[in-house]
Amino acid sequence: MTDTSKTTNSAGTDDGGRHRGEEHPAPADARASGARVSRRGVLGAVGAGAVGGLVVGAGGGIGAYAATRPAAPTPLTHLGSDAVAFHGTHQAGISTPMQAVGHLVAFDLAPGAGRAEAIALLRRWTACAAPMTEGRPAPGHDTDVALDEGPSALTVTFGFGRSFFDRTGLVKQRPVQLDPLPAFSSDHLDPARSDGDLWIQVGSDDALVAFHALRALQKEAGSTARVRWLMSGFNRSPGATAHPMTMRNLMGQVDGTGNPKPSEPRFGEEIFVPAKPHGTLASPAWMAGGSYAVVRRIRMLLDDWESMPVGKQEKVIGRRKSDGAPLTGGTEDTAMALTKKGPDGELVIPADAHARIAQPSANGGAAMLRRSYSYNDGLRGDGKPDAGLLFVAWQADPLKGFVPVQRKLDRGDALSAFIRHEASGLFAVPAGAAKGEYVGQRLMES
Ligand SMILES: C=CC1=C(C)c2cc3[nH]c(cc4nc(cc5[nH]c(cc1n2)c(C)c5CCC(=O)O)C(CCC(=O)O)=C4C)c(C)c3C=C
Ligand SMILES: [Fe+2]
Repeated sequence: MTDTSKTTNSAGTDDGGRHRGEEHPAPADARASGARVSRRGVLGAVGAGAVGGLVVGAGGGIGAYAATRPAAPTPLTHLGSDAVAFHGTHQAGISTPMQAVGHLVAFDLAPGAGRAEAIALLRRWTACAAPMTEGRPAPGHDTDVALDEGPSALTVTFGFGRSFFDRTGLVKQRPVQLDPLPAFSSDHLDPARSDGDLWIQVGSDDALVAFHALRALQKEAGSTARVRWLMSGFNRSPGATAHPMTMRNLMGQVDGTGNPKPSEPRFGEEIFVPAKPHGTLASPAWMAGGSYAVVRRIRMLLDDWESMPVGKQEKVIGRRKSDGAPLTGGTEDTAMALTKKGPDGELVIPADAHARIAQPSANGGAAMLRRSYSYNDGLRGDGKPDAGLLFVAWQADPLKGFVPVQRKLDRGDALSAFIRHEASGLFAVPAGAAKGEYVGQRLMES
């Protein structure tokens, strides 16, 4: 199967639709000539100032900033200029490279709001999100929070929860894939922070851009929908490492190594619903090109984890902490030697190691794209960190992706002793909207 991610919401890029400033740096005069779009329309000049300001100094805040720094570092990125196309075959924010900031927000339709109100809301949300992803203001009364900034890889991804279909009289169009997830023995779920009629994922490499978008979308909900829950997370900023590297989570592990890659032939069919779904449990036609997002708020028991020696931590996962390589040797990309035994006769990668249990070959080929954010919500009443992973897994069918893997992990994953699943959501994320369409139009007008 062809790699659809390349030709979807991208404009011919091979990076999940993202135009990365750092990979194709524009010459200084191109930046200064305003080649990039910004809310002010002068990002080119600002961007050149921001880059040049560190090097040659500039007026105002940039100069003041430069003056406090002993040496002018070479800028590794100009992340403000990264833009991810909103319109396309698939919604942005699925195969898009991880961004530094993420907000996950679920809404419930207000009492009395039905299909007509939902259509109007989806139209407003589409009209609001699309310009912001180009670095332009939200229509209407923009808050100016991101006035000086470029798109900063902003993506806005919309999904429907199971209850949406009841509320809008669309039960016949509801995918069986949205049936409630099975209860797992390790669940400690808070219903108030789970599920929801509608779901939005906002991602950006800049915190102000992400907040600005979140706020604009929330205001567009007006009296039609109310926020049910909101979770905010983060990841490493682009350019923070000398070269692109897999993310680390708050346990310090390299996390994302085993993810399917957009360049792999099966990526498209594993992550996105096929154009012609077949079989009795196939997704409905309106979901073609869409994907299912499983969202789990997973708290990490960091005090317990951090009190363990690194050697023991590594056995819990089955990979080295330093570089993510399997305990059986090699580099991060080396396959795990699952039958290899050590001098003590024990498996080098223990039978209950997380990466062993979760891998597709141990789960009938179950694959998912994990695209999570870390979160830190301060301290709990017991003084322990309220921090962990906003786990987001994308797949063409959660019954063939998340569910079998979580069932298996639930039965004997060494990591389970160090994590708590505290909230859960499952959302049908429709295909991308073409220009002139609103997100979810094929469902709403089916
Ligand atoms: C049901 C799916 C999964 C949940 C829930 C989950 C939670 C979770 N995972 C880590 C850390 C790591 N996971 C790693 C690999 C990995 N995890 C899953 C699935 C779930 N993880 C899969 C499918 C895989 C890939 C397995 C493979 O193909 O090899 C790893 C190893 C590096 C990597 O491949 O990403 C780490 C580390 C945490 C901390 C966590 C909950 C907080
Ligand atoms: Fe995992």
